[in-house]
Amino acid sequence: MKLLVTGGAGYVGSVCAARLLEAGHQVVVLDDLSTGHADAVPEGCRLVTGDVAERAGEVLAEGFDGVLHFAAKSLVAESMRDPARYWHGNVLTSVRLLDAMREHGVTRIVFSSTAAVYGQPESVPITEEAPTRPTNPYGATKLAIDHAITSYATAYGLAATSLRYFNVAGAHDGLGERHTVETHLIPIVLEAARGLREQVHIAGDDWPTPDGTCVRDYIHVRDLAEAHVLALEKSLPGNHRIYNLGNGTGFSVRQVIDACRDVTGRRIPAEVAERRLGDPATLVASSERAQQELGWYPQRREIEEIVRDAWEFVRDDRG
Ligand SMILES: NC(=O)c1ccc[n+]([C@@H]2O[C@H](COP(=O)([O-])OP(=O)(O)OC[C@H]3O[C@@H](n4cnc5c(N)ncnc54)[C@H](O)[C@@H]3O)[C@@H](O)[C@H]2O)c1
Ligand SMILES: O=c1ccn([C@@H]2O[C@H](COP(=O)(O)OP(=O)(O)O[C@H]3O[C@H](CO)[C@H](O)[C@H](O)[C@H]3O)[C@@H](O)[C@H]2O)c(=O)[nH]1
Repeated sequence: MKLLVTGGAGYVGSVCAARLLEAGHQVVVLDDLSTGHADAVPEGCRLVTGDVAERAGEVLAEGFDGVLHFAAKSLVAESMRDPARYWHGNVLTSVRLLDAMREHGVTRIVFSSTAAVYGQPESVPITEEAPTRPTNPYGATKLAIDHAITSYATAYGLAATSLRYFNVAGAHDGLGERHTVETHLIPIVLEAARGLREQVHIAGDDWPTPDGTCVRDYIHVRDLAEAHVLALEKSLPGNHRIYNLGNGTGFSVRQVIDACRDVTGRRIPAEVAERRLGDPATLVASSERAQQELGWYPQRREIEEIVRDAWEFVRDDRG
């Protein structure tokens, strides 16, 4: 297939673009490089530098079989301070993309949704039937896009899939996480391991969890890429399918820090700090639907393996 990958210069998009090439697809990346890096675009992909909202129509006019839509603003705290940036950058941009797809007869889409659409869960593991009550504008904009995709799929025959990622981590084949503003736990802990931060701040140790620190479901970015290939191949016209993607196993903040100490052999100072506003205590995915319908099984489930790959990526000072 000839595929457009929006956000393919970013963390998840670049790893997925590489996997799509490997699967024999032809890939064009559209990215404005706002948080991505031109050198992350895998060799063999053509990079078009620009905003999806402005350039998607002109690019799709070339003729494409499908779109994988990763491009987004995705900082929770920033979305609380500046929601307009998220309603414009995520929702309006995505609606423009959907319209451009309609105009140019592109019928397949795989969209990067998020666990943030669920907000505080009533129970874990979280299934796709769980109530969607996002607690921040980032999650709300992703949910709005999911709704837009459902109605476009039903009315205009799109073959659509939303993949709701839990905590993406790890690296693959020289592609990994290198955000200028880093909020994610594993890269932050590895910065401390490299001496780039004095210590890790543990966001609260009085949560209702076994060791008092928050529990999350870390999913290896390469396993995530595999799900995109399957979703693309198995999508059906007129259908919008939604899948949660996680390991199904939770690790606490302390367990992650310990894994980083084991893998790096470094001391990594950590101190308990305030809780982070809006954090749920525990987020763990049920990925049963993805397993049954896509035949997707995460292969890299050990936290040590996920951390080892992330460490290998940042150790060479690429971060
Ligand atoms: N990383 C995670 O843990 C996680 C979890 C859940 C969902 N997601 C979603 O996955 C997707 C990818 O996340 P990531 O961590 O790789 O982020 P990222 O910031 O590394 O990648 C996003 C890419 O999109 C580009 N971009 C942003 N807005 C654009 C626009 N309007 N036009 C063109 N390019 C634009 C950026 O330059 C960047 O290269 C996002 O949609 C995010 O919301 C990520
Ligand atoms: O310096 C830090 C950074 C994080 N944490 C903790 O580590 C856990 C993981 O935090 P991340 O920021 O890595 O990830 P989140 O679980 O907050 O975020 C993820 O889940 C969100 C939904 O809640 C969104 O989907 C978001 O895109 C996705 O990365 C949280 O308990 C957080 O409080 C710390 O203790 N110290």
